[in-house]
Amino acid sequence: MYAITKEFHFSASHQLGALPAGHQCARTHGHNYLVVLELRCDDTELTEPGFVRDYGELDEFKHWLDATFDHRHLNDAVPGMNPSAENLAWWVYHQWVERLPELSCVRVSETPRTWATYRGK
Ligand SMILES: Nc1nc2c(c(=O)[nH]1)N=C([C@H](O)[C@H](O)COP(=O)(O)OP(=O)(O)OP(=O)(O)O)CN2
Ligand SMILES: [Zn+2]
Repeated sequence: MYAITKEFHFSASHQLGALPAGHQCARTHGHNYLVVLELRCDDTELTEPGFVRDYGELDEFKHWLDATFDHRHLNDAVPGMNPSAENLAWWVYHQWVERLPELSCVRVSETPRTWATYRGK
């Protein structure tokens, strides 16, 4: 099994619902988010150059991430979803797994010490 990862970033605001009264994250606030995609393939599935997939082919994801999330309010960017890091990782995975069939995992960081991971396979 091979795995590659590539990191992307965006800045956005959000407000989390369903939290106890007075929770700091119920207020509108912002983060410099990091998003990591992990793509996997079996030992026999590397492409001719020896890639799981060319990192450069992930430029389309970068453009989508910027257009969808960068300098936006995440509650508006994905209506109906409470924009926790976990929910964002799940949502991004399901938006992209058809276009990137090797996609195995999406990780989202809101702060230098926190990561949420959604593993699809
Ligand atoms: N499991 C999750 N917990 C929290 C999430 C989340 O998405 N998933 N999100 C938040 C807030 O949006 C924000 O990320 C605050 O994180 P937190 O680490 O609690 O805040 P601080 O940076 O202020 O941490 P300190 O350790 O107090 O410095 C909250 N929880
Ligand atoms: Zn937050």
